[in-house]
Amino acid sequence: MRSAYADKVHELVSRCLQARDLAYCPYSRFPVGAAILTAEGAIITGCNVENASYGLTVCAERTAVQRAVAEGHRRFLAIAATGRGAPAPDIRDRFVGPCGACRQVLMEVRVPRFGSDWTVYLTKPDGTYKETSLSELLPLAFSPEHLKLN
Ligand SMILES: O=c1ccn([C@H]2C[C@H](O)[C@@H](CO)O2)c(=O)[nH]1
Repeated sequence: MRSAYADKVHELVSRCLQARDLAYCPYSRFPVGAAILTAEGAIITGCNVENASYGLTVCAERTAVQRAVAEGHRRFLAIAATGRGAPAPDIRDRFVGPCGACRQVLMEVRVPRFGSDWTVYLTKPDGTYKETSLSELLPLAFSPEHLKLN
């Protein structure tokens, strides 16, 4: 746990659990909540928002990222995310991780020279969490740096 905001982790985790209760998921009935901690100490939340045209569904993590950027935030430290919990104990210890698309979107708004990596708190419905990082979840990632010209 990073000491710089250790006192904020509990709040971050509980805010992602609260955000999950706002999910609009009539098709999957799989609510997901996310909460982002900015460098300034703000917490921005998101939930999954589904659509009758299924592919238009937006995940909780991406909802939170879009919202944070739209509200003027640019420096991010950590994200906590929670789902309903995986049904079987052998599925990732019941921790639900961000989908691949969300991992790529998190990569986009990673801040080089400022933390440089996201801390990710995979959160169970009971509030217990496991700390990981975006670099662990998305190794050898494609990133904006690859588009830079020499
Ligand atoms: O990382 C993820 C994975 C899935 N979902 C949502 C999308 C859909 O509404 C539901 C089932 O896939 O869960 C998220 O919000 N985040």
